[in-house]
Amino acid sequence: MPAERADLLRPLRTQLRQRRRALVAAERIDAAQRLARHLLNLEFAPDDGPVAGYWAMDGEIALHAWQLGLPPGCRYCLPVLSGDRLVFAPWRPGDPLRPNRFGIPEPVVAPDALLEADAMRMVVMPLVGFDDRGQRLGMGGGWYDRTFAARRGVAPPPWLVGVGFELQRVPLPPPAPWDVPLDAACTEAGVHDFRKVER
Ligand SMILES: Nc1nc2c(c(=O)[nH]1)N(C=O)[C@@H](CNc1ccc(C(=O)N[C@@H](CCC(=O)O)C(=O)O)cc1)CN2
Ligand SMILES: Nc1ncnc2c1ncn2[C@@H]1O[C@H](COP(=O)(O)OP(=O)(O)OP(=O)(O)O)[C@@H](O)[C@H]1O
Repeated sequence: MPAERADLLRPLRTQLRQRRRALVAAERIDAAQRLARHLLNLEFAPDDGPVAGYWAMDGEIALHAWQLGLPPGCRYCLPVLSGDRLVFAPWRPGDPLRPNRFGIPEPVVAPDALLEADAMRMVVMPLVGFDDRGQRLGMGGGWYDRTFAARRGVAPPPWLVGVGFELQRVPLPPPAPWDVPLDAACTEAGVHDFRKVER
């Protein structure tokens, strides 16, 4: 009997999360700065409008260098858990934060300040792993897949860009029906453009 997909992915997630946590400070700082350059130079990087990042945890590559380098017309947002999906809240350094149920900081904002997923111009998503065809492996909660289900087989915006360290690029088993493919992945090593891949 073939192993369940979940049984294959569980040890892979564990291994990839260990790999990203094992990087030392100097490597992370350098990688985050290189990543920012690649993100800011993307062909489809927006000049204005809301863009989504995340609050790095568990060894995830940091986004502060990207956030600081964004064009003045762009509004940096962080994900906020809402039911079984993510919505997004504009956030600047110094604005209040509160931990969500996973212990990840979320902006404290009035409900009318929250932005829906389809309002984002570009979304930078944390990767546990990714492959050469633009398939993404996340923490396993399905949050990004549920939130951006409307992008399956549908053109951007929002542009979906996965980010991580190059050591997170690995072969992945075939995608699940709900997996939302990436338009690109960026790492310290450069851009992996998936816009033309066959899938
Ligand atoms: N920085 C960051 N923010 C993010 C995500 C992410 O992967 N990284 N998410 C991406 O989806 C969403 C939150 N989803 C998450 C899903 C699982 C876990 C997690 O830590 N799971 C633990 C078990 C924790 C628990 O149940 O309390 C684990 O698997 O070890 C965290 C966030 C939105 N915000
Ligand atoms: N569009 C969807 N409709 C219903 N369930 C979904 C959908 N997308 C994801 N899921 C659920 O989410 C669970 C986790 O999916 P998956 O293993 O692909 O997570 P992931 O993409 O790695 O995690 P994340 O998006 O949180 O980073 C799946 O078991 C599935 O039941």
